[in-house]
Amino acid sequence: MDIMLATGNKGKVRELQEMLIPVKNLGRIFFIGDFPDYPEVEETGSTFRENALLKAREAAARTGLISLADDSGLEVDALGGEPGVRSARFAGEPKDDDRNIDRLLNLLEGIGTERRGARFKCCLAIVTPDGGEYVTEGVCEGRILSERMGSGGFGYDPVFYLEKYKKTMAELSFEEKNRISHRAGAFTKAVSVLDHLAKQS
Ligand SMILES: O=c1[nH]c(=O)c2ncn([C@@H]3O[C@H](COP(=O)(O)OP(=O)(O)OP(=O)(O)O)[C@@H](O)[C@H]3O)c2[nH]1
Ligand SMILES: [Mg+2]
Repeated sequence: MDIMLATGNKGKVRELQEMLIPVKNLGRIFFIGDFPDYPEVEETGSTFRENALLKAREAAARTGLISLADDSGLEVDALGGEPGVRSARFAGEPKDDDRNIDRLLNLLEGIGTERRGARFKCCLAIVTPDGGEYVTEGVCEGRILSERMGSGGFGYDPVFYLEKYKKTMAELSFEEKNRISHRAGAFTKAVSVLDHLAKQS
């Protein structure tokens, strides 16, 4: 079974590719770069679920392949759940991880440790060319530090601290992040869907 990974985010591509390795009967993985003039899908939904479905539906319609899209982001308690679905563009256009972190740290300046709770959420949508739709979700709880630590991962990883590991997400190894992240949580639930689709194809 071939599959289309419908994301323009290189960090996500690396992580999802790694997670796909153990999936049985997987054929070729296609990427946005394999399709010239692939459009940037406007994320007009108000939830991760809606946006993940928008991206996966567009990919399935364009490529005729079983398509997997990820919509994810960071929810910060002290900001009422922001940046949420706006995580990628929190500091405006063009999207920029470094400026997003600067904006987040500025907004949280002076806020104490106990009020810096946050979580990463990930919605994975799998859409088949004949209209089948499957969505899974993963969550990872943590808190926002007041400075960056570590250089792994992407996005807000350098300021996202995991109490249990006493490390930021950017200080975990690639393998560790891929075992415990919100994306890993959503992906684990999607494996049975992929196995089921592979058997049908
Ligand atoms: O530190 C992080 N570690 C992660 O593991 C992670 N996952 C998501 N995010 C943030 O949320 C945005 C997603 O927005 P998003 O789902 O629209 O993706 P995107 O626009 O980057 O690519 P695409 O998949 O839409 O093409 C990203 O840009 C990041 O800012 C993360 N930050
Ligand atoms: Mg996006």
